[in-house]
Amino acid sequence: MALPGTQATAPPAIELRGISKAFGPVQANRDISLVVPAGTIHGIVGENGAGKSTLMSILYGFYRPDAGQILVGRRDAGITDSQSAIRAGIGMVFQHFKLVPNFTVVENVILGAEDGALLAPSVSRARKELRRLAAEYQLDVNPDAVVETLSVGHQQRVEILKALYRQADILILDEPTGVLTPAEADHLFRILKGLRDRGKTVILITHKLREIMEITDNTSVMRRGEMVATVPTRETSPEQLAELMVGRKVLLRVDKAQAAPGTPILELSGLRMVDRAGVERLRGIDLTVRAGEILGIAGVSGNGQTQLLDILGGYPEAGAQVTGTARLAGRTLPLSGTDARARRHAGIGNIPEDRQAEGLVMDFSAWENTVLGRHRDAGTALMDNDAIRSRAAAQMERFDVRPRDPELAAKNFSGGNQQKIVVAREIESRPILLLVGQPTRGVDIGAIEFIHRRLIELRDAGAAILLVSVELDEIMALSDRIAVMFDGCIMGERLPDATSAAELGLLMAGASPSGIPPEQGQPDPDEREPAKGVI
Ligand SMILES: Nc1ncnc2c1ncn2[C@@H]1O[C@H](COP(=O)(O)OP(=O)(O)OP(=O)(O)O)[C@@H](O)[C@H]1O
Repeated sequence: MALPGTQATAPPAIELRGISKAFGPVQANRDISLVVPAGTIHGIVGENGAGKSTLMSILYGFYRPDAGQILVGRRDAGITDSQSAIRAGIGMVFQHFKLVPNFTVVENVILGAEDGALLAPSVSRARKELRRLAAEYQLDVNPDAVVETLSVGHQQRVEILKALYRQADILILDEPTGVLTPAEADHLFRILKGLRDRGKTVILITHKLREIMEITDNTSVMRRGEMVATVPTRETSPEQLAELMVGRKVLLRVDKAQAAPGTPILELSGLRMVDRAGVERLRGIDLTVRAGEILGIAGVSGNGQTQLLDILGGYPEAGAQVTGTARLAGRTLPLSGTDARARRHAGIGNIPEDRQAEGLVMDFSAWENTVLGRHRDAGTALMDNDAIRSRAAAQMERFDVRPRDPELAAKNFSGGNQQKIVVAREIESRPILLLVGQPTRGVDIGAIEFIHRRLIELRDAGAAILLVSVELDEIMALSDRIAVMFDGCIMGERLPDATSAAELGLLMAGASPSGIPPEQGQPDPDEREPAKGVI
């Protein structure tokens, strides 16, 4: 008997024929054809800017294609907007949820659904239906919980419930695990398999090839706006998919020489931070980063890493009390300061965790963003806009930013290319200490390889690098030493060659090296900030 999702005879749930879409000069989708068999999980991979989100937005009626046809269940679906896509049985879970935070789960589910007009009688009906769906698909969420009190993983379940409530047979998920803890991601995968086993069709966009291999039946690869291959997942490998995506072989591990650490560049001692609500977020951090080494901080997001980076970057949370001492290249670094510019002057580069909020001004052009934070620094030479433009063009060339258009606003680049703009600016400022937060979040495999190489080069040129990442693979691959952070404390330090993912995972979960949980205990996962990745 064929396994679920692999029946050659399964009728198509979706068929795209000759879809094309341009944004001005950018051909985001070119003559794309795709068949997704019903009852399968179909992965879509491709480099940043390959056109995945555009294609899915067309399928969901968000954009009208310039050419092409969408068939749902062999019939022209007549998709002209999201309402018609929903009527055709298509549901979409976006990266940024579209829920009303102060409404309850059931209110969110009813909102916009066709029977929403008769709110009073439909609430109890909807509640009942939600309970049924929750039981059938392991989507347990309290229908009467207010959405803003739910963890990110639960909010995502509400989005899935919303689609199922509207009788979606085809569910599109755009990078759904980027915001989840590892446990939440596992749960999501169980939900998706459950959906498939009951005949639903799932389309999953992800940059994580591990997820593709684990959960999909077939995988389609996009490159530069075109569909280059669709393969049964069991007949392919991460290496082959990476090569199809990028058009060349990609190193899935980082090649680096032994570090040659020099003098201490950053020395932190007894760093504590109490936020304005009185919660102690950092509980006495001691660490040293030397010239020519990468210290990786592993940990589930929300355990103080963001606060650590913000304090060192010179923008601690408003109202926070910071104590402890820090030295930068032997000189005292005031910890309570809020002057990011002074930090840059002192030689601290910063690739922030949230590139859109902190790394870029989204409405500014790429060239303006290449001097962000440094525009007042370098006297007249840098104030010459033509010089900045041509420097920016060269930098975009070196860092393979696509499209290579310095005039394009940051918001019109894909996520990975936005990240390359930030990485280029910070690395080329030649910092003595580089703070790096989640450098490859939402970034494709070719760009990950590229960013990792540039970080290693900067290390080899003598910079000290403090790397925070929730991606354990990334921490293991890049770090010369690994410190594990949990609940505002460093739980221990390890050498990458002398530890394992299992040991680090235990430390990340709060087990002390002796295996006994620390005195302060584990924070309630739902009270933490959303964890941002999968290890
Ligand atoms: N609204 C828009 N205006 C102008 N250009 C756009 C717009 N939306 C997308 N693009 C461009 O279209 C191309 C395809 O973008 P798309 O977001 O579909 O890629 P993607 O494969 O989903 O990328 P990522 O993996 O980074 O999310 C990119 O070059 C992008 O810059």
